[in-house]
Amino acid sequence: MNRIQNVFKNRKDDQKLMSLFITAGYPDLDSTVDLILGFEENGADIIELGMPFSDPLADGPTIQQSSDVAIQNGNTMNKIFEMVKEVRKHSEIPIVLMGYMNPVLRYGVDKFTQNAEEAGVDGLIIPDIPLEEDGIIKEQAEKNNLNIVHLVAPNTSDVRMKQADENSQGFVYCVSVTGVTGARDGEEVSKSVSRFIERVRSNITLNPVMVGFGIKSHADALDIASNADGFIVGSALIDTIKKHYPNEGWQSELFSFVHSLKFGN
Ligand SMILES: O=P(O)(O)OC[C@@H](O)[C@@H](O)c1c[nH]c2ccccc12
Repeated sequence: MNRIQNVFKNRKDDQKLMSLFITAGYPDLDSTVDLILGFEENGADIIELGMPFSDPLADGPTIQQSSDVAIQNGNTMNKIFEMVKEVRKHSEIPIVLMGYMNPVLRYGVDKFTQNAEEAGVDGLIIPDIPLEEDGIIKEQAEKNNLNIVHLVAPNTSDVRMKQADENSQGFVYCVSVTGVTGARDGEEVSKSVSRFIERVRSNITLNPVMVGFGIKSHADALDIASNADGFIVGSALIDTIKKHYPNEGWQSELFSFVHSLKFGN
């Protein structure tokens, strides 16, 4: 059992797990490790660490821009592995690398999966691998104890939801709305999402279910994830960093936002 499975096993029924997305190397290379540790201290249960890429087709403007900044900062795959190693000196929080297949292919699938496991990565989310093609990395991921998390969205058919469940380990990522990442009006998301999650629950029975896209407050999280095992937040964190960085105290502003996302205050 790896760290992701462990965290779901230890979840209490009334508790929603919180997974936080941050782009590695944003807003600067030196902050990423501190941000991950501070997120954990303030209630994060899982970290999604974004591998910046020049052509992030599923991402909205906020995360795209953070990706551009991280690339300008000189971030590389090897630096990301170093960051994870550094986190592992202090923490056992599950870390899922999130990114696109192209940089992984360029790095080499064997080398990537080996180095990821060696650094202390627990899973992978690669939104541009279709279910049918996850063979491109599945075997190597398994060999290196990396969970593969597939995504489902409101336009995913029942049959494909079942396939995504069978092909995933750790959890299944439910994209609450069709479209790109980004903070949206909470009410807009929640209207359509409860029926979607009902359908998810009847098709996805092997894995826990995490829901993301458009969550920017504790109230949004409770509402959108009411029938899920937990929720995922990305853009709202990046927006908070953008607002305060590099002013003095930008990290504590961010951490108190993280605390409020989880606990409501
Ligand atoms: O940003 P949001 O709306 O809070 O949603 C999380 C999302 O950004 C994060 O999980 C993510 C970043 N890049 C992605 C690409 C595809 C799916 C999901 C993601």
